Amino acid sequence: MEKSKAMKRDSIATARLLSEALPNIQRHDGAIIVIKLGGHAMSSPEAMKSFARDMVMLRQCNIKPVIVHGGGPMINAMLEKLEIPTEFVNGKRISTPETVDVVEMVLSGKVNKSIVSAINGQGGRAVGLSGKDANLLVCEQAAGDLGMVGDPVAVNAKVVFSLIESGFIPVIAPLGTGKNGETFNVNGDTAAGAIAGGLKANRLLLLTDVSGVKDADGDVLTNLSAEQVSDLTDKGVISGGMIPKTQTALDAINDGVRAVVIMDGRMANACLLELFTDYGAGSMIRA
Ligand SMILES: Nc1ncnc2c1ncn2[C@@H]1O[C@H](COP(=O)(O)OP(=O)(O)O)[C@@H](O)[C@H]1O
Ligand SMILES: CC(=O)N[C@@H](CCC(=O)OP(=O)(O)O)C(=O)O
Repeated sequence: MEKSKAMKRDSIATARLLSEALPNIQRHDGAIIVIKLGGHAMSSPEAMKSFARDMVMLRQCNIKPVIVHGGGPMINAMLEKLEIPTEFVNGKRISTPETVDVVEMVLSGKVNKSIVSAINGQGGRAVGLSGKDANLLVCEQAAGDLGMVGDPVAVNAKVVFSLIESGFIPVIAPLGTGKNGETFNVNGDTAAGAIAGGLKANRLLLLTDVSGVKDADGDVLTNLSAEQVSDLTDKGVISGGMIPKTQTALDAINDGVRAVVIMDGRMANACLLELFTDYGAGSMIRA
């Protein structure tokens, strides 16, 4: 008796929550949302399952997710196994041709396919590709001595639009192609920003392993301006892997993306929380 009462109470609460989400679901109707899934945010099978369910739920609500993933920790593990040393400069991996081979193997292989399988396992229709497919991301060599790290100079988004329009969820590995057919290693955040700009996405969500961009006291800044980003970067408060994220956010806004959110992807239902509730997760940078 007690059990059925509790069940009824829970069901009523669930129905009310679903109903309360309606205005937000309507607000995002038909929107293209680019979601960068960082390697650190894919740390557990539970986090992957929750992420995959969120993607299928979004698509079910006529919101069009496009996933661009990272996989830094998985690349590190493989490089270590192969005894290939590796180093980062301002959040970007110095990439010899040998390193790029490993990056491509790990990202386009295991990492990409595990996301595709997780989504399809929840009833979605995900298709995996990399920035090399259909010349999606054409790159030039990035400045500095980073080797085969690419900066996107052109985005051929047609293949992504085709997949979206056919009801698929694109899952994109951050590799790029050079004008002479070279393969470039592209930082996942940079790739997500370029693709979001190329699609003129409504939103870009950068999912990572911290609750947002923190100030010098360690407090998360819920709203962030371009001035704050440059000030915090100059002071070294924004450092390492957060540098490509904040830079990507500013570039994406300049390219026509309406809002970028940097948030914790390890939280259960992180994307639903951000899009379907009035609770703003993480740090938002707006146009
Ligand atoms: N000001 C800051 N606020 C929050 N995180 C920061 C900041 N500066 C540097 N970081 C670091 O950036 C990391 C996120 O970048 P990264 O490790 O590349 O993540 P991902 O693998 O998700 O792309 C955080 O775990 C944190 O250590
Ligand atoms: C140039 C560069 O740094 N490329 C990244 C690509 C993967 C990535 O960005 O992974 P996360 O999102 O998990 O950090 C790398 O080699 O690690």
